[in-house]
Amino acid sequence: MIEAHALTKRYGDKTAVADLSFTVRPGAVTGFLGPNGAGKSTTMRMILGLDAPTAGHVTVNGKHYAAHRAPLHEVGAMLEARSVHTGRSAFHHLLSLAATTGIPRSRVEEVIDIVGLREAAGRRAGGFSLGMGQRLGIASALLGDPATLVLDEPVNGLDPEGILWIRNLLKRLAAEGRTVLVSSHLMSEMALTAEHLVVVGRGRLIADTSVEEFTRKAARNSVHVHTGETDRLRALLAGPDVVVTSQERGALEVTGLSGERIGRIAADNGIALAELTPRRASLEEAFMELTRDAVEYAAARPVPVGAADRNGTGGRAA
Ligand SMILES: Nc1ncnc2c1ncn2[C@@H]1O[C@H](COP(=O)(O)OP(=O)(O)OP(=O)(O)O)[C@@H](O)[C@H]1O
Repeated sequence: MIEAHALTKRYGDKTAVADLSFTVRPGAVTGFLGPNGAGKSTTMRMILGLDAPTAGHVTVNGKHYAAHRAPLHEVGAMLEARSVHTGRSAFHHLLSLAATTGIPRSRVEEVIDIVGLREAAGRRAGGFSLGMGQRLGIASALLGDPATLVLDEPVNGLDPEGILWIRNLLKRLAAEGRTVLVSSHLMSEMALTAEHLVVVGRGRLIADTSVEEFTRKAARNSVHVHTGETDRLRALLAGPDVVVTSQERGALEVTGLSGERIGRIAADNGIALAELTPRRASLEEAFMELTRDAVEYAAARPVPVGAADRNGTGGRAA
């Protein structure tokens, strides 16, 4: 269990994490989500005692990371900057890590099999691809057979097979009763991997909820309607929670009413419909909407790509 209490981190006058409180429970994968610069890595470093909070505190299984007698057995971690610049083989890299903490060679063999690096174990780890490096990072995190795992963007650089593999591995580790905190900026990936979500933006908590709840609340659904009588239908659909917009001639985008209800209203009033299509906002769209104000480096306005704005006219002819 990871418990953050009013965690705050400031670098000079930059607040990276602000008054952040959340609990990560065992037995489920918890996705730690937020746009770039939201404070995810900073929070993870504080969980692992690599950065000291300016205020507040965070515990792992009731104690600060550094207060654990054998931290590697308590918490396994993989942070984003994890390149292994080593001429050693993956096997010897893991063996030397194990040796410093009294972990037996048999456990090294075990983790190599868990992460599927058996064939590459004898190769120089410094020459690994990003995906293999991720597997090696996860192997290191698992060495101490820890009850808690903290992984920063573990799917970065993985191919679809690798992504599926890590998704299943994380679920299995959680099903074994471990606490698993995984950061990502990809909502769609977390929706498939995590059961619980902690969402941050500009260092602040935006949501601490189950994936199911987040999906239900955040995904706004609309219905696309095609008809020759848009004006009449629009008037008939009007209601306090109904929003009707029109982007193209003969088409309406309706939120607040089901397709079935719209079809019934149209039929009752003799309006022929050429199309009635329910549209579900993707989780990615919902997540972006939720964190829109929290994106650190959002473009203020669209900038034409490749169209050099030499005369200050925003790319348009003067
Ligand atoms: N050592 C530091 N000194 C100054 N500012 C920092 C430092 N570390 C992080 N920051 C700032 O704190 C904010 C949060 O950064 P952090 O890396 O924790 O975000 P993140 O959510 O992990 O982002 P990303 O997804 O891009 O890794 C950013 O504005 C970042 O520039």
